[in-house]
Amino acid sequence: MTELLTANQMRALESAAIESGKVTGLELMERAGQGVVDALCNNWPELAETAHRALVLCGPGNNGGDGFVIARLLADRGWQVDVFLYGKAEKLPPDARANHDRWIETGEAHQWDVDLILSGARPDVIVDAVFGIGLTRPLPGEVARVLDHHARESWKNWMRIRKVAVDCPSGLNLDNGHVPLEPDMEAPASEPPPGRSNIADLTVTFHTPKPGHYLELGPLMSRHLAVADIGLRGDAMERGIIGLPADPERARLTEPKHFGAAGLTALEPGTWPSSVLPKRRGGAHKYDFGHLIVFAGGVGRGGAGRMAARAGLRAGAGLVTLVCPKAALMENAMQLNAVMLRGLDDPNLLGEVADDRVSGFCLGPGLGVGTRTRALVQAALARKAGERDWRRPVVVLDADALTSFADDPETLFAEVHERTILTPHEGEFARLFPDLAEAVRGAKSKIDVVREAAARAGCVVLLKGADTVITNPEGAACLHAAAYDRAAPWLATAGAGDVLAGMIAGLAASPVSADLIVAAEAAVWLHVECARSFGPGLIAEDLPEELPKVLRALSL
Ligand SMILES: NC(=O)C1=CN([C@@H]2O[C@H](COP(=O)(O)OP(=O)(O)OC[C@H]3O[C@@H](n4cnc5c(N)ncnc54)[C@H](OP(=O)(O)O)[C@@H]3O)[C@@H](O)[C@H]2O)[C@@H](O)CC1
Ligand SMILES: [K+]
Repeated sequence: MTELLTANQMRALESAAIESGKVTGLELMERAGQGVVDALCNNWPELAETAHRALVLCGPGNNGGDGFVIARLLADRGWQVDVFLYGKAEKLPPDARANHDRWIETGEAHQWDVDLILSGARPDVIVDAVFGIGLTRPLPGEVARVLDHHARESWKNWMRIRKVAVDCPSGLNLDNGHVPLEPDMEAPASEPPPGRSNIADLTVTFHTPKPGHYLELGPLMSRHLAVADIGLRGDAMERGIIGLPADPERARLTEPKHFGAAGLTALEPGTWPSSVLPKRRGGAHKYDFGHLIVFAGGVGRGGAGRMAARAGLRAGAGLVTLVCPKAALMENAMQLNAVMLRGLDDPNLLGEVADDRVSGFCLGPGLGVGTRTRALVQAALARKAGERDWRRPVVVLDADALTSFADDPETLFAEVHERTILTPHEGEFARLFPDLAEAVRGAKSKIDVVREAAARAGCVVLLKGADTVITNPEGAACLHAAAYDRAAPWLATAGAGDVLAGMIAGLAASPVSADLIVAAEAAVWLHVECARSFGPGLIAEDLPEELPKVLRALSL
């Protein structure tokens, strides 16, 4: 697990380190520049071997300061380096100014001029050091024109020019993954608006990744992400972030890797996610792992519920029962074996199919939108802890279970309890939280918005997508990104969300399951891992079948 720091949190960390006297701003800038050059050489060893030509584009703040360090270090390696500054040298902040002055002792820093830059000598590497965490408004047009990936076409062999972004591709907001645009700047859908086409080949950030590297446009624009250690890591960073409830002030990235004092390490078997998955020990009983009830739709609409049920069973629930309208019993009986089956027409009679040992409910996939679904949701939410159990059954609400409350989300929020998980996709989220969905489209961070949603609903909210955000009412937030080396494009397939709901419910229904947010996090990670393990050609039914292989690889 890795903590993600916002721009303010990063600045606070930097200031604290400088104030403590352990390091100066200049030293941090030197390490940052060195980190970029090291990452560049690691990523493209052929560039490390001989001298090449670099175009270093510096901005008016400390990101530009990093650029001057990089220019100097490359020149020291024998490279030819052309430097352009967007802004005035005398207005640079002190550390950036110092590195500018050091650079012009031996080189030149030209004033920004689009035509001059694009008609200059062809670079092998473009260094984008224009804006980093200090971006406060949309990218100026004259910067966008140079950074747009089409700008490279002005040189021969432009496909072989590599662009390295310092901290982020300039224009990307690292708190939220958006690229702010001028209000009148929306371009036709066929051509990306300025700033959004500043696509890097490699992005090197410092100390720890930022939310914007993983949210929204971040992965698309950053392409490959490297994290340079600039010596800010201390013991505090490593405390309490593996498998424990997240810090309400910060978000964490859900991944089985860890940025700690020793740098990036892969977690060993026995640590996350194995550490948060229910253990199967000899002598255990199926009820030790919970009894999950998944509700399915009527005749001809049972597929989504069946997939969720199978996913719940594979994920670890000891027993899973599919409950469907009686008319659909025959259809489901023909398709199910390990999953048990019961018929229920009247939601008020839930007690007839669910005894005290039921530890989880999953409602939504294929259930249909309407009063019956509402009644089923309300009946499941009303269940109390059984006599033998100390906590009430977990309730996972997905798809139609959420949309059934689109006209009246407050009724749903009044009835959910702390053992409820809402798992909307963006459309369903917008139906329950229209104002918050609007805020995500604006400038707010998806993490903050989903935090607000969890506080409003009073339960865990998981907004799914390539960037999935999971929050609880206490403010804990986790971000899981199917991006970079964990991209899983095959997951964009019908029914994948139904399977995810089942996996979450299957893990959370275990009487010994971890904190809900932790169980949800593990389920989302496993879901993507199954897709990656299966690969192209994946359909939703394949996901639960891939789980044993993925779990085996975790040495469970
Ligand atoms: N923190 C750390 O630990 C470390 C940080 N380091 C490095 O510092 C970087 C952060 O530096 P930073 O704070 O100076 O911000 P930066 O991104 O250079 O931009 C600020 C300048 O841009 C301007 N400006 C903004 N938007 C604009 C726009 N659209 N159009 C025009 N102007 C715009 C803004 O002007 P203003 O908004 O004030 O008018 C201000 O002048 C960070 O990303 C990393 O690379 C490393 O050295 C090591 C340790
Ligand atoms: K940059």
